[in-house]
Amino acid sequence: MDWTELSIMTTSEAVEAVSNILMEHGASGVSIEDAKDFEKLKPGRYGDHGEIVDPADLTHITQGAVVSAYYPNNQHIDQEAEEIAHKVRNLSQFGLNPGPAEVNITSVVNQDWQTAWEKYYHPVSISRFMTIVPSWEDYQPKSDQEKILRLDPGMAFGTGTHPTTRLSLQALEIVMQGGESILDVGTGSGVLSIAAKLMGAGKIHAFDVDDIAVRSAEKNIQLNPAAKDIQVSANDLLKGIHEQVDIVVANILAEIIVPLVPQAWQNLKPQGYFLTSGIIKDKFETVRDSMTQQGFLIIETLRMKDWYGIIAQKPKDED
Ligand SMILES: C[S@@+](CC[C@H](N)C(=O)[O-])C[C@H]1O[C@@H](n2cnc3c(N)ncnc32)[C@H](O)[C@@H]1O
Repeated sequence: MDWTELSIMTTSEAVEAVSNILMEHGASGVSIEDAKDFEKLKPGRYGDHGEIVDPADLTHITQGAVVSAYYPNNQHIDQEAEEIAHKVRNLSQFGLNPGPAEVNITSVVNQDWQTAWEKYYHPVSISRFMTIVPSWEDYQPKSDQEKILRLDPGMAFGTGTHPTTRLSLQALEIVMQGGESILDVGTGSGVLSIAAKLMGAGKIHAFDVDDIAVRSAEKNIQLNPAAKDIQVSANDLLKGIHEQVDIVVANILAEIIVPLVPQAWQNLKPQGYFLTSGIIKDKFETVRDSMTQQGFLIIETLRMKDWYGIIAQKPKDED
């Protein structure tokens, strides 16, 4: 289906009122770019769904705000543009500064969204033995040993290229020998679970709090026949999960790893490994200390750019 994008240049204070106007005109949702939000962004921060945001990678507006909505072409929203602009200008009567209240209309071909994304995502070799290949790409392994992980991350986090994912994959390669049972917390696209399966893992249960991620992981598991017995569930960390496993792996931001530490302890067998990543430099000590206070042994610390990963182990005897 083809769409019309209608965007309005306004001010931060009028964003909500402008969004309401667009909803009144039939938008089912709006997207907001507010220069004020970008001022607050710090490198390495996580967004609402755990995605990592690097302001340097984002093109963004430097003043005011833009509110946009998509309308199906057959709604002919262009015929309502002047009425919408008028309502936005009228916000001044309610004490809100509407800003320039300029309305822009652009045609969006649905197909473009997919191809725009595909343009930047190509096969990536993530270790000596594993290559992540976008689901739409033809690719021939270069040797018998090369394992292929097929992925369509869609809107979920985890193309395999981010340092935090790479650190988790390295940690798995370091500790795994084959046959391990694994809990993957914050699975995103499912990349770590599928990779672990290709490395010879046994039973894997993956969790994510975000339904989009759960659906994306399920879809990616279908793309990799060797991984088809991975179980995926929507869950907040390991709340209510009482499986005893050999490995708990979690690439989530530090603030979320800390409450996960006692849960991982409960779910790990003696000598089981707790592999964490997604820890920005400033938070490394907090996470490490919470692990040692719980009783974990720190086996190895991994680092890539400003990101840290920790390989921790539950000792043989708990006392
Ligand atoms: C940085 S991504 C990691 C994705 C993938 N595992 C990887 O390594 O590329 C973090 C994921 O954790 C999920 N997440 C955040 N908070 C969570 C929670 N409380 N419980 C479960 N998953 C959570 C997010 O939805 C997101 O998919």
